[in-house]
Amino acid sequence: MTSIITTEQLSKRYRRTTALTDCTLRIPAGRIVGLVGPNGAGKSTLLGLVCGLLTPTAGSITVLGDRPAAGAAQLARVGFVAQDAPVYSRLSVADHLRLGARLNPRWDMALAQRRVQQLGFDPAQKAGRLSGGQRAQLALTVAAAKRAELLILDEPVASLDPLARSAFLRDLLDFVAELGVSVVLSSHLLGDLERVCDHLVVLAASRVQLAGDVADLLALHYRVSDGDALPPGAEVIDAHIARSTDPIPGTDHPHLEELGLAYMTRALVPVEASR
Ligand SMILES: Nc1ncnc2c1ncn2[C@@H]1O[C@H](COP(=O)(O)OP(=O)(O)OP(=O)(O)O)[C@@H](O)[C@H]1O
Repeated sequence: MTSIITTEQLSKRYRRTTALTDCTLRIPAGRIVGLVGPNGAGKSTLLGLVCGLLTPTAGSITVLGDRPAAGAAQLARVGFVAQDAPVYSRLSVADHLRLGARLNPRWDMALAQRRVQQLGFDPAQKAGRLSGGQRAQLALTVAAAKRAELLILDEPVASLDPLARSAFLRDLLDFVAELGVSVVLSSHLLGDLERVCDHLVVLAASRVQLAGDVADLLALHYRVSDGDALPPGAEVIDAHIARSTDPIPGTDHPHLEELGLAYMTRALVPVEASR
């Protein structure tokens, strides 16, 4: 299976802070990947390494079969939207599209204009006058029209209200299907991404705690309580969730949000304290 992102023992230190430790991942192509973890877990650091904005302290990383940001061709294949949906506040919506066309060799003006129209934007409107949700949509439009093969979105919905969040994620799903692009999007809250992601990476305390296709991960985990008899080889993740390749009779599978939370809790709180 083709991987879009492969990391091997990837680590990143900033002076005295270890932001990412021994991160080994294989992310298959064609997925919408939810990268989830609490504040300071290392999400932005990992995304910065994927985009080539940061260099590793140790280990290796390959993105779309090459070194991140290896050259102009590689840069054109990856679209990145940093936290807080950066747009140029003094430029109009139309200016953003013109700028996109000048900077990106594979720019799809028809797609950009169609999305601007669907969103009901006035092309002459200055980006600084758009709402937070509209700015996020504009940044997403610019990233999508770049016709990248991989879209990296760092906390794209963090500053949006629930309605804008829902609209943003619905639009994302629409054009991911249309463009056949792979997406990695980060959030503190798995609940934000649960509806859209089909691959999950949980980061906490600078380490990958859990990674895999959502369907596989859910099938491997069970909601348990104190009295449940666990099969040999089952692993207790927290007071309510166990991992087992054999079924655990009388139990059901957790929701994705519960699962992510169990792994984050295990990483951050000693097992005894979580019981
Ligand atoms: N430029 C930097 N210099 C020093 N330390 C940094 C730098 N950037 C990040 N860090 C530290 O690295 C760790 C991981 O930060 P990172 O921003 O990657 O986490 P995050 O999961 O994206 O957090 P958040 O959800 O709060 O944005 C944190 O302890 C942070 O303080």
